[in-house]
Order: sequence, then structure tokens, then C-alpha cells
Amino acid sequence: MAKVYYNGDVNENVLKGKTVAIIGYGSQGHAHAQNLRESGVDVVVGLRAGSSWEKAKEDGFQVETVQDAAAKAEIIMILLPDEHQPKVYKEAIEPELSAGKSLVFAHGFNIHFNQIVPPSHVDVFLVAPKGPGHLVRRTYTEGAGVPALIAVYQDATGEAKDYALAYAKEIGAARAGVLETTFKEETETDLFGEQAVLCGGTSALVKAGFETLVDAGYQPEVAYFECLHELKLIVDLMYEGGLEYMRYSISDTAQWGDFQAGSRIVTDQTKAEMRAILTDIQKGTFAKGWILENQLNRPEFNAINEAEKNHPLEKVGRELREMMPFVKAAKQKGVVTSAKS
Ligand SMILES: NC(=O)C1=CN([C@@H]2O[C@H](COP(=O)(O)OP(=O)(O)OC[C@H]3O[C@@H](n4cnc5c(N)ncnc54)[C@H](OP(=O)(O)O)[C@@H]3O)[C@@H](O)[C@H]2O)C=CC1
Ligand SMILES: CC[C@](O)(C(C)=O)C(=O)O
Ligand SMILES: [Mg+2]
Ligand SMILES: [Mg+2]
Repeated sequence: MAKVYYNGDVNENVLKGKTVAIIGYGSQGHAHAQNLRESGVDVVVGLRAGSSWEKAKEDGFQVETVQDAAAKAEIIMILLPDEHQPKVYKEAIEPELSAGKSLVFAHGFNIHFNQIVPPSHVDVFLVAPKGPGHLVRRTYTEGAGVPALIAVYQDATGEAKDYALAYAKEIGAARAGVLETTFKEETETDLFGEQAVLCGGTSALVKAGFETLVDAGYQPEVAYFECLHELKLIVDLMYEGGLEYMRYSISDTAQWGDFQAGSRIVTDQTKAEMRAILTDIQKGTFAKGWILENQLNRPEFNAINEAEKNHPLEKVGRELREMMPFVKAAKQKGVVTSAKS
């Protein structure tokens, strides 16, 4: 079994006296900055002028331009959207990379696909939480954490792995488990997971189930509860105790249906598509397409995003969630109907 690092395995003292620059204050940025600060680490946040700058200031952080933050810190964590990172790196971070500093990522995309090529005199490592930033923050405040992967790409100081482990511990990840990997493995598995299973696969499954029921004349509200709302409750059981615990909790009728129908939904053809998706990732075809889409100002991304927001599943979901104050968090934060910047 792979070595899994927990709090007791980590020497967090390597971060004593160091300043960490968190570049970006979005999903991951706000969580890393707040968790590190509460763990006693000195944090400076690097941003452009705008709404995140105001938010980070309100949250009590020292906020600087990206270049000034990079200049002040020994450890520079880049938590900008992957597609913005190469330009910001070139203009504002690279000039501040004196020998012995550490350049850190939460995802290996730009290093693995050669969009950022750092100088050899700095450490380059990643600390990649295996979960959304808002959960990295929420679980930390609950005394728990989201697991993370670490990987060292360049070890100029001889201490890169110790820094990575300490960083992972201070954001709460070593409460859940930290695994060592490579940039290649993290990048390819993360892209595969989000495309085939966690985001692409699940969204398509939910929509297909909803559409099948509605097209057959069932009420959209019933279809929403059945195919989307209840998914969280079922996945919570898997999270707590695997498929076995989920199957313990559901009825035997549901379990028999699970055994009979699952392989009719995820067929050999589905698995062949999964392998094709993985091949596109491994060969860099996906990365090339995403880089090009951004160079063209995202025509396809924006069109699909708009159409998805207007899907009947989303419309009925918005109405039903109005009546469930306990699931209103995203709406209250004003994020559910706006695209991410
Ligand atoms: N989202 C997640 O949960 C996960 C993300 N990751 C990785 O973490 C990294 C960050 O992703 P994520 O947190 O989703 O990113 P977000 O999209 O949430 O980042 C947005 C932040 O970046 C800032 N920003 C954007 N462009 C610039 C710019 N040109 N100059 C300065 N600041 C800018 C925004 O500021 P402003 O308000 O000014 O626009 C905002 O603070 C990525 O590498 C991603 O792959 C890894 C694991 C999970
Ligand atoms: C599943 C999507 C993710 O990889 C993540 C939250 O881990 C991402 O890039 O946001
Ligand atoms: Mg991920
Ligand atoms: Mg990802």
C-alpha cells in the first residue's frame, strides 16, 4: 500500500519564519490563505485590483500586487485559474524567483504541459487538495480536512518534500491523508476524474436521468429530487462507508436494481470512451484544445455555459432550493447564477 502521511509524520517547523504568498483568492486561494493563517503561518495575498482584492482585505489579509507578494515571500503558491497562470507567472512571478524560493501549484497542468518553465534554482512542488476549495475551508473549520497529493518537480533546496508536507499539514490535509505522487500522475488523474466521473460523467448522468423521467411525463420536481437532490444523500453514504455502506442503507429492492441496471448504464462502450478520454489527456490533446479555446476568448465554453444554466433541471432546482434554507449557501453567496470570472 502507498505511504499515506498524517499529522504525526510531518515536521511543520520548516515553515517557521517563512512567508507564504497565496496568489489568487478564489475557490482554493481563500481556503489556503485562511487555513494557513489559522495554523500560524505568515500569509500575504497577491492579486490584481478587483473584487477578490476587496474580499481578501475584508478578511483581514495583507494584500499586494502579485509581483509585490511574490517578492515578499519565500513560498509562492499559484492559485489562479490554470489558463491565467502562464501570463501572470511570466510578468509578475518569474522576476521575483531568487534562488532557494519555492514555486507551488495545486494542480500540475502548467508544469506538466510546459506552459510554465521555472528556473532551476527554485523548488517546484505541488500540494493538490482532492476536493473543492470551499470544502478545504469548511472541513478545516470543522476540525477535519480534505486529502491532498504532493509532488516534487524540482528540489533546489533539498527540502522541497518537507515544505510540501508541512504546507499540506497546515491547510488541514494531513488530518485526512497526504500521498506522494508525480506532476504527471496528479495532472492526468485529476483531469480524468473531473471529466469522466466527478463533473462530466456525473452531470451527464443526472441530466440524462432527469430528461428520461420528464420526457416520459413525470413531474420535473419529482425528477429533480430523484436524480439530483438525492444523489448527494447517496454519495454521502459512499463517502462515509464505501459502496457497502450505501448498499446497507438502501432497500434490498434498490440494491437488486443497482446490481441489474448499473452495467446497462456504464457499458463496455462507456469504458471505451473513458479510455479514449484518458488517451486525449495523456497525449496532450485535451490540454491543447483548452489552451486554444482560451486564446479565442472561450466561444464554445461560454455558449455551453449559458445553455446549461437554462436547462429545465436548473430552473426547477432553483425554485425547489428556495424552499430549502439548509441548501441555500451557494445562492446566498451570489454564485449560482453567475459564471466564474
Ligand atoms: N477549484 C478547486 O476546488 C480546485 C482547484 N485546483 C487548482 O487550483 C488552482 C486555482 O483554481 P481555483 O481556485 O478554481 O481558481 P479560481 O477560478 O477560483 O481563482 C480565481 C482567483 O484568481 C484571481 N485571478 C484571476 N485572474 C487573475 C489575474 N490575471 N491576476 C490576478 N488574479 C487573478 C481572481 O481574482 P479576481 O477577483 O480579480 O478575478 C480570483 O481571486 C488551479 O490550478 C486549479 O486547477 C485544484 C484542486 C481543486
Ligand atoms: C473535480 C474538479 C477539480 O479537479 C477539483 C475540485 O478537485 C477542479 O479542478 O476544480
Ligand atoms: Mg481535482
Ligand atoms: Mg482539477
